Amino acid sequence: MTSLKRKAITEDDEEAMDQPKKLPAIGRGHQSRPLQPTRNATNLTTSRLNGTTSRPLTRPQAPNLTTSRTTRGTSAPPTSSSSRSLYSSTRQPAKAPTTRKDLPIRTASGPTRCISEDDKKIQAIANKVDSWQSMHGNKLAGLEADMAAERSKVADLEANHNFLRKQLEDAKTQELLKQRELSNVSDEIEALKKRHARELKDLEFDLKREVTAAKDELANMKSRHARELMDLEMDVKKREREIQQLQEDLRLCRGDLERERETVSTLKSTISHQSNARIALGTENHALQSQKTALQTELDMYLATISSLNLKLEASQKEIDALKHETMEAETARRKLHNMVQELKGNIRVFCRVRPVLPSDIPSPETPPDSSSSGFDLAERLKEEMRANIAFPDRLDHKEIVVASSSESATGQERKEVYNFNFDRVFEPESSQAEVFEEISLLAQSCTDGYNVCVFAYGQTGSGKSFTMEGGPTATSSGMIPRAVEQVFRVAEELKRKGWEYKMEGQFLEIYNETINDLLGKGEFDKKKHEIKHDPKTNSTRVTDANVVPLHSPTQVRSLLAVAQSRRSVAATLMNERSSRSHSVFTLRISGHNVNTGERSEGSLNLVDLAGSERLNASGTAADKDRLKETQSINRSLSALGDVIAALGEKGEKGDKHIPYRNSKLTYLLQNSLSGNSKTLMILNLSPLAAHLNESLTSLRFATKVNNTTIGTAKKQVRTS
Ligand SMILES: Nc1ncnc2c1ncn2[C@@H]1O[C@H](COP(=O)(O)OP(=O)(O)OP(=O)(O)O)[C@@H](O)[C@H]1O
Repeated sequence: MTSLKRKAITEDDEEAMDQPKKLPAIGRGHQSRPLQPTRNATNLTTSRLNGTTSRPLTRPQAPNLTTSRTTRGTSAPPTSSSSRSLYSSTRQPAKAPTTRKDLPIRTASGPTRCISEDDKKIQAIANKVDSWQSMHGNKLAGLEADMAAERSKVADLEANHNFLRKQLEDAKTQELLKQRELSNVSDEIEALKKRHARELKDLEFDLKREVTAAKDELANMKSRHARELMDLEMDVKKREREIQQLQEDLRLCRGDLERERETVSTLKSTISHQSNARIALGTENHALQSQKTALQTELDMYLATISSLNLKLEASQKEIDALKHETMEAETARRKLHNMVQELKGNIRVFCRVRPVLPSDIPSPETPPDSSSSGFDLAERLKEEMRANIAFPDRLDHKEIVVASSSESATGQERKEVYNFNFDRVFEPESSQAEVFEEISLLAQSCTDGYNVCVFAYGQTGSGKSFTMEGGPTATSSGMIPRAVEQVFRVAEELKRKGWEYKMEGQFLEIYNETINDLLGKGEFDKKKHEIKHDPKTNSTRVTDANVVPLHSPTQVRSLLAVAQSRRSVAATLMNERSSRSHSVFTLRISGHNVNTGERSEGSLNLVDLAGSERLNASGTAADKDRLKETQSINRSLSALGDVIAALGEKGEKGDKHIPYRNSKLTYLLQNSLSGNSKTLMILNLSPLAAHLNESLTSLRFATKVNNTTIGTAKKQVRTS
């Protein structure tokens, strides 16, 4: 039986190894099984006792029990419970009195001997039972020992089962890993499949494209061949036509040949005539030959004259070259003398320019003109009426201007006052831009010699400052700035022959309400905060964040001026006629280097269009807060300019005077161009109108003050490297 069980376990184990998932069932089976062997053992025992395998234990058969005693050695001991049941089942026939009824000896009417025999039999049976019981007690002990052995086996099996479970878990983990690997591999296979599908698609696409290209090429070749065929056909047709043409030509040539033959015969007759004529010509030729000899003699005479003239020309050319050289030297000397004269004159000069009365100055008449006078006469009459009493008595040197004013005295009498002013040059209303520039051209060009030059236009609003400085769009009306720039470029070009090379840069700034705006900035309206920086070593001035544009041609300067002008007009629309309320400063910096002598020069030309100089009450703007601020700022900066000029004049006398450049942005910006080392020109612009006479007088007085100031001697910024 043990071997059977073992075999069952071994089979189960093997099954468990093959099918790990079924193992828990084995465990459960184990717990329930311990009872089975007992029953089996009992059954086996019983079956062995009975000699059959199907008979149940509940049917006791006493005779078989005796037999079983002889075969007991091979039976497994029953468990205590089963042995009890077996015991009770085997004892049943002995105990049950009902069974005794069935016996024949139990007849109620039987003799007493019979009873004692029965008792004996019963006693014998009881003895048998006792002996059977003692025999089964041994069996029970054997069975218990078997049970203990079975339990230890069960424990072994459990340990085995645990070990197997662990193995199962490991196997599961392995399986999971394998599954994961499997899924990775299947992913890879999937990706590979996809890639292959893509590659296949690409290949198909390429193939299709190549097929299409090949088809296209085939179609192209076909069409090309068709074209070539057509061309060939046309060529053949053309050749045929040409052959026809040639045949026609041949036919015509034959006709021509016929005609030529006729001509030849005609010519032959002509030749005979010509030979006669040739003889006559030979005679004529002879006469001409003698004529030619005479002409040759004449030609030789002329050639001799020409060579002597050439010699004279060469001598003249040399003379011209020498004269040119002399002229150049004279020009250099003249420039030097000019600068010396300028230096001797002092470096502040004042010009005065009166603008003409403009049609826009004349108010439209309230009453229509009477028919007797023409429109032109009326305009002229009105102009005369409006014109202030300004005279220019110095017809020779043009240095004087006389202004007469008439006012009513307290007594009602007319009081006439005449004011005389003298300046370096006075320009009448008819003076052209060219005339004004002629006077300042040398000053402007001296910046190429390394001077700092500053030209101001001063005057009330509408007096012609912008017209003088910037001018109009035409060549005749262009102002001082474009003319000065052109002049500087021209001079720089001329000085190239002397080994000078110049680099020029331009900057255009506006000062409005003591704020600097870059008119060449990038945006439409400059919002940057600019600062003025001076370099005392080089006497140069720099404005932070202001655009300094390299200048290459006067045309470029003109377009820059246009840009600046448009930016000023943007500002003007934003700020209510701001252009006349701000100072504009155009600066041309020029640095030169003489490649022959190694000399270097640094000069600058500042052309300043000042803000309108009218006084606060005269402009009638006191009520407007912004305009009041503007006017105060303008007045402050203009009086700061006057103070600086006055201080420079005093410095000339005392030597150590403080110059208040920092009192305004304008004077601080122009510090290096106003100091004693530079050349300054103020152009005083005047309105010709009687209505502006008082403003004009104020301007004339200011300009006289400036004119009377003598400031040091201008100095060149030249160094030798
Ligand atoms: N010499 C002149 N010949 C002809 N027209 C002139 C002359 N001077 C000025 N004008 C004209 O007079 C008008 C006013 O001149 P301009 O604008 O130059 O004055 P301004 O003093 O610069 O004024 P603002 O301070 O407002 O800029 C302009 O129409 C200008 O063309």
